Amino acid sequence: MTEVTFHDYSKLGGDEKAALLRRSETDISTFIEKVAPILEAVRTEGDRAVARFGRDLDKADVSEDKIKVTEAEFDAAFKAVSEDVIEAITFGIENIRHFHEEQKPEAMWLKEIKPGAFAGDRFTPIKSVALYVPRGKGSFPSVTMMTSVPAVVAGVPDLAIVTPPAPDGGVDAATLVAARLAGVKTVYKVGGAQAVAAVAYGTETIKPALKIVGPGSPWVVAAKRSLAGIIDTGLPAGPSEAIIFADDTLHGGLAALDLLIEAEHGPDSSAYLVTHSRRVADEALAALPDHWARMTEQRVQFSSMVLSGKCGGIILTSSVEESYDFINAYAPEHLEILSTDPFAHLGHITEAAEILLGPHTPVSIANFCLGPNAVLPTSRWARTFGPLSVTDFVKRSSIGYVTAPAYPEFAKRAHKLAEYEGFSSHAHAVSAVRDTYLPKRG
Ligand SMILES: NC(=O)c1ccc[n+]([C@@H]2O[C@H](COP(=O)([O-])OP(=O)(O)OC[C@H]3O[C@@H](n4cnc5c(N)ncnc54)[C@H](O)[C@@H]3O)[C@@H](O)[C@H]2O)c1
Ligand SMILES: N[C@H](CO)Cc1c[nH]c[nH+]1
Ligand SMILES: [Zn+2]
Repeated sequence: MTEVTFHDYSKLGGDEKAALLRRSETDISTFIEKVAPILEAVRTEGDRAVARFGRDLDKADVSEDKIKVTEAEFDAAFKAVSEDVIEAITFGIENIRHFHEEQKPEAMWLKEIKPGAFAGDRFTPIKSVALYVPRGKGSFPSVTMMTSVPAVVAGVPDLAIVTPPAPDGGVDAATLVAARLAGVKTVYKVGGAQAVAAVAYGTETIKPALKIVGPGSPWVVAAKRSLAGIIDTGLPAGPSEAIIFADDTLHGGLAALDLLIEAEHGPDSSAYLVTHSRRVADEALAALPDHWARMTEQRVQFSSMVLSGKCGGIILTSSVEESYDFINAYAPEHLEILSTDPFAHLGHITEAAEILLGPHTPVSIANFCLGPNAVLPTSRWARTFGPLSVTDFVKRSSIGYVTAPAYPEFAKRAHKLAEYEGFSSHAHAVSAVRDTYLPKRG
């Protein structure tokens, strides 16, 4: 019988309240230490280290000549996956593509800042990006869809997926199906810290990339943090987490059902039901055993560890305002607003990476196929980062264009500021010296 952690929020002291904001990844210093030799081995030994870590850490039958997925493996994946799953992947990709096409910025905009002087932005795809698709405590064709589709919409020319191999040396079949349907042709069988190192440094087989995106376990998070000076590591997406916020308008059993969604990812996940309704909290507690009875043994084990531990459970607040305050301080990756009037609450919550409204929008639907991206910042990073998007796959260049008639007005001011800052060359470049070189007007 699992003892679910229960907090009567208004009775907690400051330190206890602060402790509720912690995630398993808040302190990953031990992982940082442990990944260091893995990163160094990949840097110096390349494919040899990749294959060795595949054997040692993934218990996978990988050799140096089998790191890249072949066309035959892609073809076999389509035969191994059922029609229904392929249909669900196709449905998801279509919605995710529609959503992300809306996000795609105009290739360029220019505005006339002053008469005859123009400024704007131009967006071009990043030349190479690696997509991390986890595998271990689950397989993730959905993460393949969520990372591949925006990258393809953005037009990244050189895309590669890195994902841990299974003991048979192969890649999860649905991941390969999703990759091909989304338009990604290159998949490497490498996961964990060694995958991040492989795309940061490059190996004989694996091309180096400018950026890596995608969620992962603390091994992946630690490797990304360690190599952030060598490769762009994008938004920080670690172990999954959710807050289910409920007012007093729905049954607590529904809140319990959805609380278990992200709690079942692994013992390192975080999941809270936050409510000011004692009735909802009691109904949720009472419903959990029934919900657990319908789950697989491994998922019961993971979710009960989360809900009875330091990063999960039920938080009973004394008012709806206190619930809002806690949620904004926590800045969850996923937030569900369980209410018959979710829009009444929406304006009060500013710190959450994904906000799902009402009883028909459970996290599962958004995880797999609604359209918005389910690769999201964890561990309070929702305070500064948003979900993975098309803009993560492009970079922005500013464009400026001053015409001859507009030039004198700008040169005068630039000259003044250059003198003040003490930059003589900057000043000369906009002085009368320049005029002697400029094409004569008229
Ligand atoms: N934030 C998001 O958007 C999002 C989305 C999906 C999943 N997730 C999270 O991603 C994570 C996926 O984790 P996972 O474990 O299933 O897959 P993973 O691919 O992230 O990690 C597995 C890899 O970790 C490495 N590893 C395992 N034990 C190790 C050890 N002792 N030493 C060194 N390396 C070791 C291995 O290389 C293995 O391939 C979960 O925490 C899940 O909650 C997050
Ligand atoms: N919950 C994950 C994002 O935090 C996404 C996912 C994929 N599969 C299951 N869940
Ligand atoms: Zn999930």
